[in-house]
Amino acid sequence: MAEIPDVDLSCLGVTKYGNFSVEVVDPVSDYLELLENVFDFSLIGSLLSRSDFRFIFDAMHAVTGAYAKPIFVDKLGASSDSISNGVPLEDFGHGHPDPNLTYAKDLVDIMYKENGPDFGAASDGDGDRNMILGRGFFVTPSDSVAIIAANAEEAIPYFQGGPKGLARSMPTSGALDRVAQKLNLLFFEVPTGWKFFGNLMDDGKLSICGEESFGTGSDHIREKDGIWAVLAWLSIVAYRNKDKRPGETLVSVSDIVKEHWATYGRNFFSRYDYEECESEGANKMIEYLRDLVSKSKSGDEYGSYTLQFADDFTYTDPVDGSVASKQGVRFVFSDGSRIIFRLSGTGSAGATVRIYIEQFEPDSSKHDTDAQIALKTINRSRTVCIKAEGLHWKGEAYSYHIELSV
Ligand SMILES: O=P(O)(O)OC[C@H]1O[C@H](O)[C@H](O)[C@@H](O)[C@@H]1O
Repeated sequence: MAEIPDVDLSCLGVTKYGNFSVEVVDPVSDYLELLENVFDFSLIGSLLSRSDFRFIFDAMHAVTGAYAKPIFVDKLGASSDSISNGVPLEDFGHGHPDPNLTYAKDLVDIMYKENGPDFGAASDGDGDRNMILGRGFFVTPSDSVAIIAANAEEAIPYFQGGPKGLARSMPTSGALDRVAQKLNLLFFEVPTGWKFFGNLMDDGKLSICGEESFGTGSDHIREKDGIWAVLAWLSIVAYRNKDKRPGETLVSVSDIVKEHWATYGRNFFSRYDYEECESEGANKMIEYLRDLVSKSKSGDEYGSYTLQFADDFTYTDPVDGSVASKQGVRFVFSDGSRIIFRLSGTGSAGATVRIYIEQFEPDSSKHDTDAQIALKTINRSRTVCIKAEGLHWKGEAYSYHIELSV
C-alpha cells in the first residue's frame, strides 16, 4: 500500500508520488464524445431548445447528476431548471435512487400534473437504469426497448443500416419480439442478468436489448446505460417533430407509444414482487410449479386460456454453447399471454419471488384499458391460485395475498 497524501480530485491530470502516479480523469468528456458518435446531437438539440417542449431529468442525487448538466443543458440546450436533484450526494438526499413509479414519485407527480412537462426521465444510483415518462404517461421498460428498436434506424445515426439484432430477458414482455419479427432481425430471449447480452454483442449478433427491470442498452458500450436510453427517446421524439413549426401540436410520448401499439399490438404487463419470503416456502413453491410443468401438456385448459407450453426456462448461449437452466417457470398460452414465476437473484433478505403476468392484445380499441384491468382474467387463471401454498412472508402466509389479487 502506498503512503500518499490525499489526492485533489478537482484537478485533472497526473500527479506523481515517487514511482507511483495517480491520474484524475473527466469521465464526462469521454462519454460525451462517444455519445456524439451515436446520436444526432443537433436533432436532439432542436427539440430541447423549443419553447413548446418541456423536459425534466431527475438524477435522484446519484451519479448521473454529474453528467446531466454538461450533456442536456450545456451541450443540448435544455434549460438549466430541467435537471432536478442534479447534485450527487453520498446519501442520495435521503432518497432511494431507483427510477420507478414508487421511488421516483416526485418526478411522477410532476409529470402527471395537468400542465406537466412533455418528457420526463430518471436514472438510478449508478446510472445504468432509466425510466421514461410522457405527460401523464408511463412507458413500461418492456415497451420502451421495443419502441427504441422500432425507431432506431431512422432516428439514431449509430443504427444506420438497421440494428444487428435485438434481445430481451425472458420475463420482459414480448413487445420486442414483434419488432424483431416485423423488421426481420435476429432475436434472442436470454435469462435475467446482463451478462447474457454481452456475449451476443461481442459476437456481432446484438445491437439493442432491454429488461423489464428498467435496464436498456446497446453495443455502444455493451452495458445498460440510463443516459443513452433518455437520448434514444429524445431522438425519437425529436425525429417525429422535426418538421413541426412553432404553434403546431407536437407528437407526444404517448402518441408514439399508442401508434406503436396500433402497429404491433399491446403487451399488457405487470410484475408482482413478494419480498423477504422464507426461503424454504419459496423453494417449495418453485418445486411445486416444476412438478406442475412436468404434468402439463399443450392444449391444457387454464380458465379461458389454452396452454401452448410450460417449462423451466433453459438458455443455451449461441456463442459459447454454455447452458443456463432453471431460469424461471413459464406458462405460455396460445394467444401469446404468459405467467412466469422466478426467484430474484438480487434480494437481500430471504427469498424474493417475482410473478410476471402478460397478456397480448391485438385489438387497438382495447389498448387504452388500464393494465390491471386488462390483466384481470389471466390473473384469475388456475395457475396463480395454486401456487403460493407454503410461501410465507415474515410468518404470514402469502397465499392470502395472492388470492386477494385473483
Ligand atoms: O429480478 P432480479 O433477479 O432481482 O434481477 C434484476 C436485475 O438485477 C441486476 O440489475 C441485473 O444486472 C439485471 O440484469 C437484472 O434484471
